[in-house]
Amino acid sequence: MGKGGGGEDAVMLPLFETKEARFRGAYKVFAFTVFVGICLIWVYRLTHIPRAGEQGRWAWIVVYNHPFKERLSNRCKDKLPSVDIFLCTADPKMEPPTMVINTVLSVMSYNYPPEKLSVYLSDDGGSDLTFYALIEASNFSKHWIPFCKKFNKLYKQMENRIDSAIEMGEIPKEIRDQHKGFSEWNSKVTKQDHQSIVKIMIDGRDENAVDIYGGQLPTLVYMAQEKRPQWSHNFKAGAMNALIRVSSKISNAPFILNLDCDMYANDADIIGETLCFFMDEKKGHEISFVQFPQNYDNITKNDIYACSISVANNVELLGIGGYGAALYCGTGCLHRRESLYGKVYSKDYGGELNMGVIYGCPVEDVVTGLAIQCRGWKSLYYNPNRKAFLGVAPTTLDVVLVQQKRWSEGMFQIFFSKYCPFTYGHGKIKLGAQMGYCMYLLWAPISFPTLYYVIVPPLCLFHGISLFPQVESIWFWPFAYVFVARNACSIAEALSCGDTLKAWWNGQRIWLIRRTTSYFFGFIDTISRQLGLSETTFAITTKVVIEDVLKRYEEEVIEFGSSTIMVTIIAVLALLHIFCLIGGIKKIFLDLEFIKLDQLILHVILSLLLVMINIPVYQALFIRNDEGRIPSSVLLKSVVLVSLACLIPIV
Ligand SMILES: O=c1ccn([C@@H]2O[C@H](COP(=O)(O)OP(=O)(O)O[C@H]3O[C@H](CO)[C@@H](O)[C@H](O)[C@H]3O)[C@@H](O)[C@H]2O)c(=O)[nH]1
Ligand SMILES: [Mn+2]
Repeated sequence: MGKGGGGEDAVMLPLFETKEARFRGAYKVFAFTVFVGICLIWVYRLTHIPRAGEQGRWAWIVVYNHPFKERLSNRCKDKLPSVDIFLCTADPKMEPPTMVINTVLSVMSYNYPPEKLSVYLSDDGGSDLTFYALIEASNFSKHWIPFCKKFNKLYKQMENRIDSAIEMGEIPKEIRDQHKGFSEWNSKVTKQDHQSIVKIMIDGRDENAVDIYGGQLPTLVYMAQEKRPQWSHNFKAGAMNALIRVSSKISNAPFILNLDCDMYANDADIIGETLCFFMDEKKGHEISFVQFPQNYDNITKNDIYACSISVANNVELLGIGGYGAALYCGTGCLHRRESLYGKVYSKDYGGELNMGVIYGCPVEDVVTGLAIQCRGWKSLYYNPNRKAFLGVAPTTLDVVLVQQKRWSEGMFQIFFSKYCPFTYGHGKIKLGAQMGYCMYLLWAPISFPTLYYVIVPPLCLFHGISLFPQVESIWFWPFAYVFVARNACSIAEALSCGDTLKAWWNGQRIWLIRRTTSYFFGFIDTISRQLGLSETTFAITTKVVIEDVLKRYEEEVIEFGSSTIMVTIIAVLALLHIFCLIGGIKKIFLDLEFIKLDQLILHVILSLLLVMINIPVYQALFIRNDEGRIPSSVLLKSVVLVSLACLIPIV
């Protein structure tokens, strides 16, 4: 296919192309041999000692999408569709209003006809402070949009005004008097209990909505969905649906860009570029949404908390996208409004049943995307070279683990619900896409094989009991092959996606921690919800960092810092590994006098790797004395627990 050029002959050329990635054959060989290896391990397990397994993979059809934006702008200069942008914020303390309005301002200055752009901010915090920040932003945009960043000083002054109001916790009277919108916040309004509030700050339909040079400004709207203590506001899903309803009355654009409040726009041209996918004459009509990867601008070089998820962004999500079923990830997603409306476009769309974002699941995004695909729509994953949006990644272990728990729990819940991809998606999306979904939906139960592997073999080493075949045995090879091939592939993928080797290693540690803590609790909470013992919640990820903590984050030192049950599990497991390794080696060399070395060698290697990966945990337990270390009370508890575990005899 040709280059993205203009000219009249370009009329018939497609607006985007889809290319298959290389190495598909190699992935097939890899997947097949590893599959055989895993089968052999299972055969060994069934014929020798039962239990445990590992997940395999299959050959992806990784595809890359390339839009030709020049063709689009040549073809429909004046006929570009309008676009609504939805931003969600939920708490002025955890999501500072200055950060929120930075995102607002960044999308208001998109390189797209302003009269076709409307920006809606949903505030689940129902806070007049956020409202105030938005007033400031709307005034500021009149100066800022024409000259973008030239007005640094003006920007700093505005930032100071907002920050000092946030610090005082209230808005100065002179500002309050300037805007009648504040009257909504009477003495009865609280975060959990208030009427719905909609304020049009800049009305693009009004001729006077211009910047200081007379240029048209985009529409800007503040919205807080109604909240009452007796019913759930349905978290972000509720906010999104309220935005869909409100915007349908104001701008009703056929396309909706959805962003979290911390995801600022990093490429001013992205809207036009993405519309190529929807407006392609041949294939555009079937596309419901285009999802961008979640990128962050605060990732350190070796990514201690493995938040950059580069392999997921550059391999896995592209692979699922290859089946026409890219996942909706909640932010950085351009939707076709029509596809969000559900089966039938209902006039009575006050009733939330057949429209919009699905309620009752902490990962409302993934389940909504799946439901849209099962209604016959296709979705694309688009990972442009220039990052389209940049957000804030968590900077403490605590926050990472709580976020991961929400995700693993929400996704496992989908697996159990009527939306399970294998049944709900059967015959509607491809088998590869169903399996691709389950790779994420089954995070929670993967905690059990992982817990087994990190507890039982080390304890057996301690007692001199072998669970793995001897080195001379032919059964040794499938174990060795799967282990080496899986890790080699994982390293190759990480390096090819731009990670450092150390980032890969850090990633393995975080995976281990996530699987043994977040996923484990995610599993337990899903089951207890299934039994009706608990309700769905949405723990918001905090986006503020204390200076001290930030410093450690930048130095790539893990922030443990509290005595939560998750940190206790991390400490117990790390101690168990070192106890068992030392105890096991002592047993092999002294008590058994090398007789069992070849039987226990795999145990020794496994425990050694576990100890190596846990080095930062030992440092946090024994060496560090900053605020981020593991508290000594946790150390004490862990020592007692590990000693007990080692004392229990294993037959
Ligand atoms: O009651 C709520 C809770 C959250 N939010 C907003 O939802 C967004 C995501 O919340 P955050 O705490 O940042 O969670 P993350 O784990 O970072 O979010 C990811 O995962 C969520 C699903 O678990 C998706 O909704 C998000 O889009 C996706 O970025 C933020 O803009 C919040 O302001 C609301 O509007 N109302
Ligand atoms: Mn977030």
